[in-house]
Amino acid sequence: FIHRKFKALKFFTHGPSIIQNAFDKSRGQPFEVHAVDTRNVFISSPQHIKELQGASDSVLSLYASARKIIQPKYTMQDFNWLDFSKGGKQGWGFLRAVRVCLTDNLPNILPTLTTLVRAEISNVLFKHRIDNAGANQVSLHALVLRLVVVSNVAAIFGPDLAQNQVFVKAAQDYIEQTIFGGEIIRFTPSWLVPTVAAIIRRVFKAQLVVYETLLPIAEQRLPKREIAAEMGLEMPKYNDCIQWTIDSLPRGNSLTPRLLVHELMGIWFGSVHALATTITVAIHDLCLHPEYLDPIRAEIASHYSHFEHTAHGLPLLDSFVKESSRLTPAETLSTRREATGPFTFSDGTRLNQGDWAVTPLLAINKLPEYYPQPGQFNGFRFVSKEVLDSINCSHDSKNTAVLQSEAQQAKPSKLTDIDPTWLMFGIGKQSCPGRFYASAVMKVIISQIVANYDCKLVDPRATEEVMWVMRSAQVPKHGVKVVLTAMEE
Ligand code: HEM
Repeated sequence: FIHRKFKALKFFTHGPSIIQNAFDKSRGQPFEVHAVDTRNVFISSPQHIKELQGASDSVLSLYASARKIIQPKYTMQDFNWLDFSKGGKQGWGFLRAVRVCLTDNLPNILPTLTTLVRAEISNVLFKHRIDNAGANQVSLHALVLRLVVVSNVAAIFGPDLAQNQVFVKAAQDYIEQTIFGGEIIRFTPSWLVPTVAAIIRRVFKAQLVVYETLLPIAEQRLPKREIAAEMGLEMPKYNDCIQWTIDSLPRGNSLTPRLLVHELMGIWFGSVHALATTITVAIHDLCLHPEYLDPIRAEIASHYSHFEHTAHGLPLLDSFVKESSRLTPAETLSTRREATGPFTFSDGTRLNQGDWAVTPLLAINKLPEYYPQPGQFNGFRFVSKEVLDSINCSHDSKNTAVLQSEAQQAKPSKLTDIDPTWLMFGIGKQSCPGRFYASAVMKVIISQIVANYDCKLVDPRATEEVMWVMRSAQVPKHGVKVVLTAMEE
């Protein structure tokens, strides 16, 4: 018993290596890994993944596992996720807002995000130099996190709130406080939870700032929808997820302003960290593999404008980010589903109530049958042959030839494509609805850094060495610094 408890505690700091070792031993068969409060049953074969995908949320529940991570009762003012697990109508609005409206509106918002990101990079570098007596080394992850937070505030809550510094800071702190608060609750014995939760609520104030800023906006916009519908009037147009969530509600839906704000806080919670980690890791990898810079810069110079107005294109950058996150993903497991009762896969693998069915994302990403030369970083492995043949590293034909001879995938693919071999964004009907936005924002932020700055790591080290681990997640260390030098126009 003590040995098992010790191993479960070790998962907190060594999750990725524990999963990889267990995967290697299991040779493709299901295996279990215990965390402090969960038994994780890992499945990886296409057949098992199909069965997981086919199970309804009332049997294998994404929301139940999300509840365990976030502990919304204590960290989100008792946000009632139960309605979602019953397929309730509240969740419908926000999923459509993110999956359909945000994706469809990318061509409208990407030019604004480009301007915002470019200005924010200059602001951060300027402020950093003033605060640090001219020092020009900045934390890469802190810079990227800031750019992601500002972009996401604009896309989810509207560009006006992206200018509200108190709100932007609270929105960022809210996520960290929720993760931290959730972890404290998960480690607390159940009889002590109410006391600890009361302390957490008193100390972690960011959720209140976010909630109290958003509530008046929801109170103002929700009734307008009803009035406009009754009178046959056109609604004022806002390009943000607040409005799209309202617009996506079925007629007569009685969503209250309070619930609307909670749904928005739910979207917000999932929108920042994986995105910031993916971008940080990609820029880190670009610094370590400068041979890719020339063709990526050339692609940005000739195709960014098309991308910005269509949200499509930049295949070289897309492939580079995909390769970077294949080898160093923000999360090393995917598709968390909590069993709401006993569940048995077709081969007899059994979950008890409360167990999680999960997939070993990173271990799958390193399978040689899915990825030729899986340990090698081949930045352009996912592009089509035509795109690969078109690259041209100016002044360095040898580099062009080397990049063109790298091992390729049998079929080209995009970062946002989903199948049992690529689970970064989950799979099936509950796959990430924000992935098209996420992929576009990655391209905005990386392009604005790479095209306008020369970026050098102060202490170049392998990417996996500059990550710290929390359970199965990998987070870039804040101490990793870069020097950004503006390039001549
Ligand atoms: C690199 C960035 C991101 C990664 C790796 C990621 C990954 C994921 C994964 C793995 C899931 C669960 C799918 C499953 O278990 O099958 C998920 C769900 C979700 N993601 Fe993302 N995500 C990212 C960015 C975003 C962004 C930017 C947004 C919002 C704009 C977002 C909104 C959501 C939402 C709302 C869900 C829940 C879906 C549901 O309720 O069915 N994600 N994401």
